[in-house]
Amino acid sequence: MKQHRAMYLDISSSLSGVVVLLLFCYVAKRAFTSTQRYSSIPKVTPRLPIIGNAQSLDLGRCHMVLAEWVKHFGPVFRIKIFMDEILVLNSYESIHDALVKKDMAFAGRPPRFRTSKSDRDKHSIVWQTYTPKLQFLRREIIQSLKIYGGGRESLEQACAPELNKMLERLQQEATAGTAFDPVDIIYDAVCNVILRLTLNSSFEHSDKVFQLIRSMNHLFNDTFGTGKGQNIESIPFLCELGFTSFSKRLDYAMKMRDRFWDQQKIQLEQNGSKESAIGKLLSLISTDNGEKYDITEQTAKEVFTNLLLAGTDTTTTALTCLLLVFLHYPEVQEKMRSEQCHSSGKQCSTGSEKGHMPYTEAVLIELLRFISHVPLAVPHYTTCDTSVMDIPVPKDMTVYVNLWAANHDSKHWPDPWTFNPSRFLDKEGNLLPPGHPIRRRVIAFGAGRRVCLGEALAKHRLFLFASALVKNFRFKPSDEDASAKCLPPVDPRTYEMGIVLHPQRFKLKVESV
Ligand code: HEM
Repeated sequence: MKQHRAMYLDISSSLSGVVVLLLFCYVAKRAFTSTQRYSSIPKVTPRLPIIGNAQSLDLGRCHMVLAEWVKHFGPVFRIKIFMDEILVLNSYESIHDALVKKDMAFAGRPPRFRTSKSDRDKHSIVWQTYTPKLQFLRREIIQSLKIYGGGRESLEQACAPELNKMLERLQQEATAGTAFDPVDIIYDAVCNVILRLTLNSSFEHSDKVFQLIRSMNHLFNDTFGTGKGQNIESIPFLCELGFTSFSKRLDYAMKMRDRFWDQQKIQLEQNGSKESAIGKLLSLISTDNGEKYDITEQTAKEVFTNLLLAGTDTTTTALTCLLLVFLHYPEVQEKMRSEQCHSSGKQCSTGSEKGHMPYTEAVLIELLRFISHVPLAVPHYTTCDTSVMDIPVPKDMTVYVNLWAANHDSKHWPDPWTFNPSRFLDKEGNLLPPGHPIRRRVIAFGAGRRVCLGEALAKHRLFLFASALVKNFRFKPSDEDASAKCLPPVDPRTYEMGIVLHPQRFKLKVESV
């Protein structure tokens, strides 16, 4: 018996020895291959064993830490987070070289735990890598949102009732005369525009549906955003084992989205609406193209989620930041108002008047540069062996595109942390033409094959909303903030990260003009 036990112990200790040896060989081989594959790309040091640079990256402000590292490692470098080697592009030149000149090579999306779990990477636009299906979906959505060409009028029609509802609610606040938080008022109006474009439906602002959408938005921010939610990409097995509450939140976010989708689908079927972007997508399911590109209800649901979240949070945050800018720089809102009223009186401005409002346009361009509220874009992935700024880059490498660093690079932007619309005006006060190097260097929407699909829509809607706000109201700090001189900061370095970067909530007062 004793002999058996000894033999058993002997075998098991030899086996553990072999396992440890194999593990060591695997890690050593990976480290060696990785050193070879990525050796030409400068790396951020020091790196700790196993976790690499993870300990120095505060994920809530990752874009800022990466921008700081440019001083030591140059604009193109690689970082390691656990097993992942990630290429980081931090300058306009490197981003343009990769996303525009080598567009196909940098058009992929990395495989991710969070998006593969629910097949989001097979059906959505945002998370799918560069496939024929993705290209088809992008074309279809751009076409049916009519964002290019003759799309201005249809967007103005979709915005008009929502602008009126928003102005009514602001008027109530003006009459009440008390300080209030403007985010929900803006959110509901912006969200309704997206619901009109995607589902051909809209809701009263008092409808409980907005609470559901906001909570869903909040959960997706928390779980799919590029902020702290990223942790899980480095240690997905913990989530898989259900050790973290993150796993539960992820499941809950998806369930909430499914519940919302089921309600909207019934509505869509009842309206029989093929006018809307998502109605059109659903009608493709049983067509040749639908079969060729595997368009299913899941596809429609994912694309709807993309448009709803990408199209609401981004613009709401931009408009909220604009109000904060107005509180900090009252002269900006006065100048904008005088230009707006001079051009089209009290009526809502239209896109055709844009050309006569250089100052308003300059404010909105500066806003997008200054806040850079999608600071790391969406991670890209190399689809073949390629290079950036003559540095060889291997296939299948995750790429972070640091738009934040490029938009605040002091080499191109004097006083990058000062809000200064005059950067985009010539001496006579005319807007610099779109091809001018200064305007081209603002990259708030990414570039190339994966450029924001809603860029044109977003810019035009921002103009319509900003014009309506400033024409009808004057925005002022709350009495408490004014007397204590403690306005929430406008500096985007103080903002918090989710799907987009957003300022702390704040209150303000409005008066009719
Ligand atoms: C101020 C407003 C907005 C900003 C700053 C913004 C910015 C961005 C950025 C930086 C990306 C990532 C690009 C990349 O991966 O390189 C993106 C992607 C995307 N955006 Fe926007 N966006 C805005 C509004 C919108 C709107 C209104 C919509 C839709 C109605 C939209 C839909 C999308 C979609 C679908 C993608 C994914 C594209 C793809 O992966 O191929 N965005 N956006």
